[in-house]
Amino acid sequence: MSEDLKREAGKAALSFVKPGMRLGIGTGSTAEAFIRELAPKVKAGLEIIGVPTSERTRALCEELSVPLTTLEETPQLDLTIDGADELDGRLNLIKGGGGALLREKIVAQASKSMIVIADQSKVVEVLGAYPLPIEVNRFGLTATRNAIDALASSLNLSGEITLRETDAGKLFETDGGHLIVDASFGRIPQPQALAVALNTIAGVVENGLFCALADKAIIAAASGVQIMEPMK
Ligand SMILES: O=C[C@H](O)[C@H](O)[C@H](O)COP(=O)(O)O
Repeated sequence: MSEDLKREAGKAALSFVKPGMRLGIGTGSTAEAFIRELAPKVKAGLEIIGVPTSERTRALCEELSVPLTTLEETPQLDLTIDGADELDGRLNLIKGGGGALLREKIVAQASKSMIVIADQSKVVEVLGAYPLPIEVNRFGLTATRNAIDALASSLNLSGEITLRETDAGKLFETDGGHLIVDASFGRIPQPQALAVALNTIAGVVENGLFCALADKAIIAAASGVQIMEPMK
């Protein structure tokens, strides 16, 4: 997505931010564009308090003087604004391309409402072209990968399951100190069923499928910005 489209989506999200709101603040380049739009409004007097969904987001908010709290201090939020790697017409999402899925899901579940910001290229008919991030415990990694594999087969899903590494070739570690495996299933026709089943595997900390969490999506395209609501 071009920087311009990210900025457009971020700017459009601002109209949903009301004075006094407790905001969940997402992670990733689109969420960062939103934070950069939010910061000047805060400087100009908009009173909000944010809970960041990652250390990366925390650092940017601190740099731009966006006031923050923790989910411990503020366990109920009004609105979360976050990006996504893919979304379908029901606003099921794949998230976690940046590794923040666990905190993102905790924050989204603690919010009365969630708005996704993305560009048109992320809207798909069926999720799964984007590899599904699954956060796993280090302990028993091979057993967990085998269990994910077996589960996938039982649901007629197949594809490579790779352990995420950094560009420097080190294991990617999440803010929670866990690892991520990326599952390239290609198509995930029943995201809710897969999300529930994955979380029955003890070594799975959380998966990147966000089902029935987003209320709206702000989709930026060259032709303009559109608001999507979940298809019934
Ligand atoms: O872990 C990262 C998040 O789920 C991001 O919101 C997602 O990867 C989208 O990121 P971006 O806006 O950079 O495409």
